[in-house]
Amino acid sequence: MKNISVGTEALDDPFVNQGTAFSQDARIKRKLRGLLPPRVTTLEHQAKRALERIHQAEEPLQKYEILSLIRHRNATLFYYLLENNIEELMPIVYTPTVGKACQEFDRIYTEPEGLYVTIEDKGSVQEVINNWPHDDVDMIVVTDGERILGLGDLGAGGMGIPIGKLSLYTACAGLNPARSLPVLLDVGTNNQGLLHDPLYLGLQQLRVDGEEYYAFVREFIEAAKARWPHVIIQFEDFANRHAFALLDQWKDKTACFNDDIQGTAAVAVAGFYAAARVKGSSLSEEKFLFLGAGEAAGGIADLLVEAMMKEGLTQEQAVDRIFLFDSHGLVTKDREGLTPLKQKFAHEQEPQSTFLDAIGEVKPTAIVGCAAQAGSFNAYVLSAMARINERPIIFALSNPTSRSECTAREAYTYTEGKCLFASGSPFPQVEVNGKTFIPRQSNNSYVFPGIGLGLVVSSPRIVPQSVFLSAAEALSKIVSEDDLENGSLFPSLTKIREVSQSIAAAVAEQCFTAGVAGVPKPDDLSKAIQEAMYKPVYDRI
Ligand SMILES: O=C([O-])CC(=O)C(=O)O
Ligand SMILES: [Mg+2]
Repeated sequence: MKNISVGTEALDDPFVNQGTAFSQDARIKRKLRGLLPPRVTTLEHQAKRALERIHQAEEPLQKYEILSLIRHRNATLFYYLLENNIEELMPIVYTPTVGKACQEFDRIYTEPEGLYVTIEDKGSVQEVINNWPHDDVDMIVVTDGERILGLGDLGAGGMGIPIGKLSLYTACAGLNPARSLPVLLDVGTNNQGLLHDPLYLGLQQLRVDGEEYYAFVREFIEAAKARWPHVIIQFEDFANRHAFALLDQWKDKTACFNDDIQGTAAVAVAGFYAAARVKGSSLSEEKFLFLGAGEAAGGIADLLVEAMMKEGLTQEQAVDRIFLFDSHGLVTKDREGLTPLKQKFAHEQEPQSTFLDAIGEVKPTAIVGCAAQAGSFNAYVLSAMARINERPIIFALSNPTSRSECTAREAYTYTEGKCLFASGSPFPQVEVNGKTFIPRQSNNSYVFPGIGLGLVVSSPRIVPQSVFLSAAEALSKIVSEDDLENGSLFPSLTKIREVSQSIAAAVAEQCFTAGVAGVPKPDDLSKAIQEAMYKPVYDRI
């Protein structure tokens, strides 16, 4: 028999621990007699008790803390809970509550999770990587905490985001949690509050930038790959300038993607496909005005161009259907010093300094909020959209809920129930003029888990851009006529494992077709994907 952990070692390992569900036999073999309450329970029983405690907690952040503790003690129970109660628990483990958890990180921190690599480790990052106790890692989610959701620079508190994302990789797509690694790169923080907070747990210095920053990230990526050559690296919540630059530097060198740019794009484009289905139109007939010109807007705009070209437009025609509005107003050709992204989507247009005037000038069929400015889709904006469109498309994508451009209720109310709406964070259903609408999230959580699974199964050298359009198509196909009838542009989260499998198949297929896969193609890809999925059940010894 292989060596098994015993006593507190077994209880302290979240991938071994079964708590009160350890059988009598296991309690004997693992020398646990006397260390647990007498009754032998089951996973279902433990989940019931845990849910009761979660329901008793009044604040979402308390629920988050209970769930974190469970993840830390008993991974099987945590993933069982999350998988079987995804609609209820996703807003706790993920946006919006995870945003609060990152803001309160220094107050609520108790248990070590993930890996902290700091600028002080420069020159010896490999040693830090080698300290990670698990031999194999398939997927890393890494942030430097500079742009956490729409909340800005939260420094080391940003660790909550890779932890939350990886929890969803497992719950939604079955990535093996023992082979997932959340990483926080601490290069300092420019958040004055944190710099002066005596309780702050990160490096209390200004952020390192420029050459030194990029060299540090390079050292990290090279060290991670030296230990785990096939690891997939997902960049998350970096500031704009770094997000685009890092993706550019690495996308042709290693298997990586940026979820805020590419995942957000895939999910939003899936939502636009669904909206076009309702209207009986195609993407090429829509005209998109973005509020914001950062990672989300840039990623979505680029993917829209690809999608429209697939429908038959030229690149120029596609670009002509997309407009950006940034902090200086409508992005027009005559503006100076535009970034490459803004240059691409700048048009010959009268400059407009308010978003409302930009709507008058551009006459969009869709507005897409990605600037983290709560309330920017106000009653005037929404009713203007309803005046010029029979079915205006309104996507309020900023996170968490406190940064959303409008609420679902506002969107349906001020467009008199006409809009096709989606949001980045969840909103409850809304009744307007006697009709009930079930808004769903245009959140990258619909796609990144499936993309991750497809990549793990095909183990590619690099991630081809084509996987993101495939993911969008796969997701939009799962939206049913009933969903659309209820105003939902996305499927129910209860279908997320099916969604993830289908996205994973599309993504892996692209990697095999593009010739970048690192393993032979399985005869039955769907079966291989299903078999690769982690399931939260207890091992019996
Ligand atoms: O985490 C989320 O909910 C979506 C996301 O990536 C972001 O807003 O940065
Ligand atoms: Mg993000």
